[in-house]
Amino acid sequence: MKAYLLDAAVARYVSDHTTAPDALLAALERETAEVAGEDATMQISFDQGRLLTMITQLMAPRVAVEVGTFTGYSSVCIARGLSGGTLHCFDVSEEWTSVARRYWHEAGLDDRVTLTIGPAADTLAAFGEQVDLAFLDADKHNYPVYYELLMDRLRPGGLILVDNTLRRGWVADPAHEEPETVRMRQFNDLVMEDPRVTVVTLPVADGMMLIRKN
Ligand SMILES: C[S@@+](CC[C@H](N)C(=O)[O-])C[C@H]1O[C@@H](n2cnc3c(N)ncnc32)[C@H](O)[C@@H]1O
Repeated sequence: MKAYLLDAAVARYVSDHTTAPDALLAALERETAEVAGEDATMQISFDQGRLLTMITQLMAPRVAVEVGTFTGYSSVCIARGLSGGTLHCFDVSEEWTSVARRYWHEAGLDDRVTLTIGPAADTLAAFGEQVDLAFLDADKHNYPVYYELLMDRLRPGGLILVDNTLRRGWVADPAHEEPETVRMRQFNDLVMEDPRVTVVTLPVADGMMLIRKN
């Protein structure tokens, strides 16, 4: 389990007390490790997946959006939590999302998921529907752009979930000045200063920010 912010014993305990992935998600995790090598770390962790399903069940969105689909783990978790709505996925990679498409099909989710290929700044800008729930997990330097595009489309009471906001905890350590960490710190501060939202930062996996539009 990806638990950068917990010591090993606590991470094991959390893992042991979170419902394990089913066979389909376990197979997707294995296949991603085989085809993506080091890039497989881009996949969300299974506890985060369980959380995404649960939040989706609680929110019951009509329109959910995912920016950054990769091989499909998070999209399967979100789509499985839907009760009648649609998940709209955005990614630039035909290659990675071809794996996702296969798993959507195997999971019986074809009728609940759409995929648009292209830079998300463009495809999101062209997206005309009001959004109830969004999961943001793509190129981090564009998070401020995606955030504004999503806020324009989010209904009051809607939720944006943002992954990797703690960057292994480095955002909290001023000694970490690498550009990616500085940019994430700036993004986190930008959200915190936005009077339109209420924010919770969870130390799950690599850090996930829950942003509710007031
Ligand atoms: C961290 S991975 C997403 C992991 C995925 N949520 C999961 O659980 O498996 C990031 C994804 O963002 C996509 N991406 C990168 N730049 C993008 C852009 N400009 N527009 C849309 N997607 C982009 C990549 O192709 C990659 O699949």
